[in-house]
Amino acid sequence: MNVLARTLSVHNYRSFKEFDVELDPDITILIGRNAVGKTNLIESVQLLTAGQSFRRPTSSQLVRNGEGTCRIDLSFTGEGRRVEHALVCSEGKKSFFSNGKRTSAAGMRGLVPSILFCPDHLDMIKRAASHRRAALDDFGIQLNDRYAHLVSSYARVVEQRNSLLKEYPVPTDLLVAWDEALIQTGAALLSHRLSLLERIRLRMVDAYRAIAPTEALGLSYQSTVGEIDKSTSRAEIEELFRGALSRAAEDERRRGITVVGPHRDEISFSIDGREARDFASQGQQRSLVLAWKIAEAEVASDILGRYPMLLLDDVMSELDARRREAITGFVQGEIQTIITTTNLGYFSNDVIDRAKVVHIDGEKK
Ligand SMILES: Nc1ncnc2c1ncn2[C@@H]1O[C@H](COP(=O)(O)OP(=O)(O)OP(=O)(O)O)[C@@H](O)[C@H]1O
Repeated sequence: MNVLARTLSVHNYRSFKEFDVELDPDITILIGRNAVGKTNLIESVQLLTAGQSFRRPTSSQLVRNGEGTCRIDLSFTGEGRRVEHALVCSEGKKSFFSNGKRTSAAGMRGLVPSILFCPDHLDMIKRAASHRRAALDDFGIQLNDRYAHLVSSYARVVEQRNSLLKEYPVPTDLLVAWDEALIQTGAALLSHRLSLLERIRLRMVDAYRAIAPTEALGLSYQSTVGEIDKSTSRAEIEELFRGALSRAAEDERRRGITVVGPHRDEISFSIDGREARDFASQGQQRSLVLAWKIAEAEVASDILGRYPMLLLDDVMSELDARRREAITGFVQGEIQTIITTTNLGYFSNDVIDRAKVVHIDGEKK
């Protein structure tokens, strides 16, 4: 049985003084005019499921203008228990709670992961590689504590190393010590990325075929450390990393930054063997992102044994009828979904009948 989110309440949070909603086990549609706060609500659910939000807000950005403290509560039931997650923002700090006990952002993860799909993601294929890396890492962080730990440790090592590379003269002895930290943490992160990406690839191929049956999807990881794939061992990755780092030494000193490692890698998509970043039409790019999101939901379910929540923020207006059907067809059944929209016209009667429709300006159906 799935664990389901049941009630969401916010107090002095972003645009809201007070707002409470009971979430449907199946589909909740939040409808309202522009700027009424729909995305704010999606963000609040993301904060209490993933421990972070796509907007990467500071504590004070979450507090309603003119107020001192905000609070968000999200309750869950399932597997014979009830769990309450909360976030309190006050005096510039975010404090997370699980069943009343103080915890960290990581304490929000692992219960019900959430997969967000918003208009910003639609051009993920064409944007800078950092967006594709973030898509993979943000997902990995929710599934595995070790992955989360590696992402933050690796970022710290790169930051530290970059500040040494900016010194003049570069303190070589210190840099050597950080080289080893970079290689060890980076190789471990690469192993995690490759195995997660392979799981996504396998699911994404099927999801893409369901949307575009005549096109063949490819997905690959291109690393700045060298040619690696899911079968490359950790020791081999470390060796390649060491070699790439030593070849890059001069370039790094000249530019004052770390130029090889997972923070510079590329995740690339192809359709019928052609690089999607250069050749895919806008419709094909959207199908790729849709297939990626569906694959994330499947992989989360493969790993955790239950489906995540799907948060669809204003994407229906961006997709054509065929792609809208692909996504609503996918959520049939076991995936608890929250959808925001300004217009119910994007939904079939079948979906509206199944869903709980909540008008953000107060009225509920
Ligand atoms: N800390 C805050 N205090 C007060 N208002 C805030 C705060 N943070 C955001 N807002 C307001 O919330 C509103 C935006 O809300 P949101 O992005 O959720 O709208 P939306 O309903 O998703 O709109 P759209 O349909 O246009 O995407 C803006 O008017 C913004 O000024």
